[in-house]
Amino acid sequence: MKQALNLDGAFNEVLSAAYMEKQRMAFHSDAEKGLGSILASLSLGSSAYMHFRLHNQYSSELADPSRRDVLSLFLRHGDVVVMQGGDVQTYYEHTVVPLNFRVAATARFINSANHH
Ligand SMILES: O=C(O)CCC(=O)C(=O)O
Repeated sequence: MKQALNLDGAFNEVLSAAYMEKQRMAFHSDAEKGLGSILASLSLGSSAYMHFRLHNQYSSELADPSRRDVLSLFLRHGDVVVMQGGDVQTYYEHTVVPLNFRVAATARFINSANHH
């Protein structure tokens, strides 16, 4: 993935997630301490929807909550989603809703100085 994206040295870990039928990943941000600001996630198996929405604290003035939704992607087997830049995690959260059995492999950079 590093070579395909021309991101030499950007990743040092792969986190995998397996979704059984009817499982999904709830809205969250990948903003843990020590996590690098670029993530690349490979989709395998069943297709999935990935939705991004504004964090509540940045959208309190929006009268209609559905206006927090900003982006929906349809991910197919072999697709790679790249999230780059800390602001993506600061201002937005995302959820993944697979249609059936699915595996995701997410390449990340973990700064070991933050591991105790
Ligand atoms: O299942 C995916 O494609 C991505 C999973 C995810 O949201 C994450 O690893 O933060």
